[in-house]
Amino acid sequence: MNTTIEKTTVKNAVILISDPLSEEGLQPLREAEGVELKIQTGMTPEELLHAVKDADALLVRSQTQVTREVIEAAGNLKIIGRAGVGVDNIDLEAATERGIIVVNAPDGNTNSAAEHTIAMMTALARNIPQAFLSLKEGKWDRKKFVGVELKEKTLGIVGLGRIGAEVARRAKGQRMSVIAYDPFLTGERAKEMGIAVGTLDEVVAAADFITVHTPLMKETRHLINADRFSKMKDGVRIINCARGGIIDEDALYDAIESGKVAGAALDVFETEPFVGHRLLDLPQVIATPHLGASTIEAQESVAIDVGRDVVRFFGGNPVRNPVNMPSVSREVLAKIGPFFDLAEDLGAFISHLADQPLTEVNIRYAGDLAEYDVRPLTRNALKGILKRNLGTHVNDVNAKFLADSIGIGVSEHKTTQSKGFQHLITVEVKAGDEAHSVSGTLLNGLGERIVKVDDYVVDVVPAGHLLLIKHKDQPGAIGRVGTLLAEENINIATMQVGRSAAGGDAIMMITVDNEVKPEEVSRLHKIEDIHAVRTIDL
Ligand SMILES: NC(=O)c1ccc[n+]([C@@H]2O[C@H](COP(=O)([O-])OP(=O)(O)OC[C@H]3O[C@@H](n4cnc5c(N)ncnc54)[C@H](O)[C@@H]3O)[C@@H](O)[C@H]2O)c1
Ligand SMILES: O=C(O)CC[C@@H](O)C(=O)O
Repeated sequence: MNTTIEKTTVKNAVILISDPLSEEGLQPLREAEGVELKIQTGMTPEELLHAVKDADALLVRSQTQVTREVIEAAGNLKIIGRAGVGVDNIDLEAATERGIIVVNAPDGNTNSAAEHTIAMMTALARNIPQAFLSLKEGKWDRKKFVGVELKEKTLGIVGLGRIGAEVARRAKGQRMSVIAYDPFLTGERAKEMGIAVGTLDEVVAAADFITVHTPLMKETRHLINADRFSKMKDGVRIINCARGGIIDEDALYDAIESGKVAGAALDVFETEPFVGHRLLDLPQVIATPHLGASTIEAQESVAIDVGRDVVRFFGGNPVRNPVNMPSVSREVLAKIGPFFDLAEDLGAFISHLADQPLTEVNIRYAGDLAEYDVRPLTRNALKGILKRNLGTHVNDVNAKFLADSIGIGVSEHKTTQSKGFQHLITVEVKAGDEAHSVSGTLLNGLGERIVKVDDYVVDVVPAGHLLLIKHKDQPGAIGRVGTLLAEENINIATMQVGRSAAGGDAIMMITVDNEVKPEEVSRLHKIEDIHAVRTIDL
């Protein structure tokens, strides 16, 4: 496996690894400069609370429970890496609130989990573990372990994502017919895969074998419960290599005891480690201790994937597999990446224009940008807007959460009509009875320019110390402002005047060499015909 990536400079990041990760997978982290790896596996919750205190990154598999308490104890934590798919062991809400990005490795273990599912289904159909145990006990019992074939049986798949789809492919190779339920599956995709689809009740009623492959969330907890078991065929067999909790274990126990369910193959459990549970006493149950992703290949792959994302993150580069912020493809990132700073600068700029608390933010994307998923740009614009009032802890992970929590409605609009610009971003805000807008573009795809502020057409670089002065559009105002700035020893670097489309008023956008103090702003206010003065420091 190729583990080569560009060397990245990470500034003294402490990376705590609290579950066993593949040594090869840690290579990207070992190769990165400025990283201190702390490998402390098998910690008690109390030990973890202590160990995480100075960690900048925390890397886990499924064992470590990254609770709100852990997140709150980790004052420096910036990124949590999950070497695997399921993030149900991480309090995503707490991480998002604190602006901690969570990344996972969504496809590194797909194949292993699918192979394990097929292995478990086959072992279940043919009683392989039970027969082996009996043989080890010195018995040669062939009658007791007569099984069933997979061929021509119906496999019901609940959750046709990465692993579900791989399982479907393999099951078809076993000449099973496959029926799936997934609320997010399009009919087109199912058709492409040659899979029948149905409602959950239809799928459980049609299947001889049922395998679940959804994430564990509140919507999927006990998705397979007593009511669902009652709708299944007699003698159905159940496989769970996804997450404990998707199947109600008590209901499964009763369904096996009653003879409704002929057997179950379980890799995952409501509480892990799963030892001494009554389900394990049932001869119809076979089980493995959460081994779905436990192959050399999968472990190498997931550790490399999260390791690389952590290196990318500390190198200031976009991560590939974010869980708690929008994830866009590399191709889209290449298109929208150059606009990240512009979006944030437009947000920061407009945050200076409103006096009252913001109630609404609308971000409009025009021209080429309208073709792409621009959610990361919206986050950046929000970050720019919120930073001024909420401080530096605002980042693109928590910007949307913070906006929601203080009651700011956020919307995103796209149009390919861009009024002569190849691409244009407009940030509009509403604050009480005030409404403001600012539009910006990248000239030749390079330099940032603000091209419109409210109703005024301008051409300003959004950087440094800016003075925005609204005044009556008549001779004298510009001269008076220039004179006052000279008296205050404030050097003007650039000056732009824009007229309101409606006429009557104009705007001066002045870039100055140093910050303009409040007393200087009040002097500017007093000048005749000046309506408004804003200082904007970007
Ligand atoms: N046993 C293991 O070691 C192991 C290894 C890898 C993954 N997993 C688990 O397997 C599961 C699937 O992983 P994946 O990589 O295929 O994820 P995925 O995100 O690719 O697929 C999950 C699918 O579930 C569907 N889904 C969501 N809610 C649903 C619902 N209410 N009903 C039906 N379908 C629903 C989604 O639309 C999606 O298609 C996860 O729970 C993951 O944690 C376990
Ligand atoms: O860490 C593991 O081995 C399990 C991972 C697996 O459950 C997952 O969700 O990716």
